[in-house]
Amino acid sequence: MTLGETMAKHMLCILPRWSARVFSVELNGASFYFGLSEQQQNDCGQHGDGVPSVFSAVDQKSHRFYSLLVSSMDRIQRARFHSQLRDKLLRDLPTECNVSPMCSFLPNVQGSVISGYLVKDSSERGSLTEKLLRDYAQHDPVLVCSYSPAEDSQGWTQHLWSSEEKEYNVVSIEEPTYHPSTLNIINSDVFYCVEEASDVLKKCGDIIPEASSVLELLHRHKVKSRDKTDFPVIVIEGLDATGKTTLTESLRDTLGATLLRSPPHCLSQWRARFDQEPPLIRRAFYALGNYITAEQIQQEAMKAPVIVDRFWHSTAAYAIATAVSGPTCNLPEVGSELYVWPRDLPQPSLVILLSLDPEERKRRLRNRGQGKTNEEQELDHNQLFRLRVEEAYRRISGPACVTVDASPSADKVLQQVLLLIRAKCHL
Ligand SMILES: Nc1ncnc2c1ncn2[C@@H]1O[C@H](COP(=O)(O)OP(=O)(O)OP(=O)(O)O)[C@@H](O)[C@H]1O
Ligand SMILES: Nc1nc2c(ncn2[C@H]2C[C@H](O)[C@@H](COP(=O)(O)OP(=O)(O)O)O2)c(=O)[nH]1
Repeated sequence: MTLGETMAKHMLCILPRWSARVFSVELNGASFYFGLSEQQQNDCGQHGDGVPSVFSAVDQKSHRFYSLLVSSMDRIQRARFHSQLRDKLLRDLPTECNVSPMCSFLPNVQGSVISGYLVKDSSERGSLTEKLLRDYAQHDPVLVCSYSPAEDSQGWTQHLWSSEEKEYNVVSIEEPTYHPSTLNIINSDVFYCVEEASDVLKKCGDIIPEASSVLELLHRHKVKSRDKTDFPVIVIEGLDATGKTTLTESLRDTLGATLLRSPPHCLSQWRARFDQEPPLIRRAFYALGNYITAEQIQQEAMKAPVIVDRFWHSTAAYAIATAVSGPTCNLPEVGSELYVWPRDLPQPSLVILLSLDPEERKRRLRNRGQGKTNEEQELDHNQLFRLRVEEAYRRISGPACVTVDASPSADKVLQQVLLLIRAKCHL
């Protein structure tokens, strides 16, 4: 029995423990799976909060209800619900329960992913688990969970259940061209135009008051022209502690340049607030930061060369590397549209990517003694994530990064970068 079948078997034996029946619903050709308890099957109708309660899933009506469930929550609600649900499950379920992310998807169809969780209950208190999940189902949308193989399993199989027989047959599908985690990136993890990112923050106004302040600042810093600037714009990219701050400040002094950064200083007061939000909202915040920085670049590059500490490469690389799980082979392939610079964001003259041996980077982080962002902590203990970030940086086009070894002394790195700037930007 493949890992997939083992998991599905577990799923079956778990789901009926809290749900009398397991259903698959065909929605736009994708198979979505969920289980409902006897009581839940009788519950229908809308909650006061506009979120449909869990419903019976045996007749045609439920299919409409199910699709209503998916569409009734706008993506802001769904993103926040999804990030809060995991914490609630981990808080309230018996400790023996394992909660792992699961998703349903239309193979190779952008935007088709529905994220949910698989609850594996190995406790002897199935009734407690069942009661908790029923309670959730009364107040929150049903836990959507389907089966997709763990990262290291061989092959992709989806299991179709027929609720009557409670049997399942393995329906093998050819391995999707795109890893499901790459299907929801466009304008959800990475934003390719200012309107899409603004739209997310506009919808957050009632739950995140700071969103209106960010939009107000964006309005005041609209990128006016796409004309070529009189002076070059050089972006310095790289993981934390690769030496960006040291290098950008030396370049500013050596070239008499203006030093900018993204997110811009005017957003610093709200950054920690948005870092707490789910990826959809957080990435929209960073995306808008790039557009505000872009307007400042346009202004300053009419007067002097401009050095920028992080810009769109950081935003896209961290977002893609966070959205995609597993090894770098799961990343969108080289040349994918996901790596293409936004058409409405002015491009810099040169992007330098500082690369550094992981151990040296950790040494510099330690010596610096500053705290680390969650992502940097993730980079530390999750080598796969670090490799995905570094590879995503390298795959971004328009302009592509020029990699510079940041291990020599600060002065040698500066000299190396000055040579590159003079060659590429004729400074
Ligand atoms: N070329 C270098 N050789 C040795 N040490 C360096 C070099 N460049 C920077 N450092 C030291 O490494 C530490 C991190 O440098 P710096 O703060 O410039 O990195 P950074 O990329 O800006 O980090 P962050 O992105 O977190 O701000 C600092 O203590 C700095 O003095
Ligand atoms: N600047 C920037 N940082 C981002 C973005 N998306 C994620 N991050 C993460 C990467 C790092 O962990 C951290 C960078 O914070 P920062 O203060 O810009 O880094 P630093 O260069 O000052 O160390 O935030 C992003 O879009 N821009």
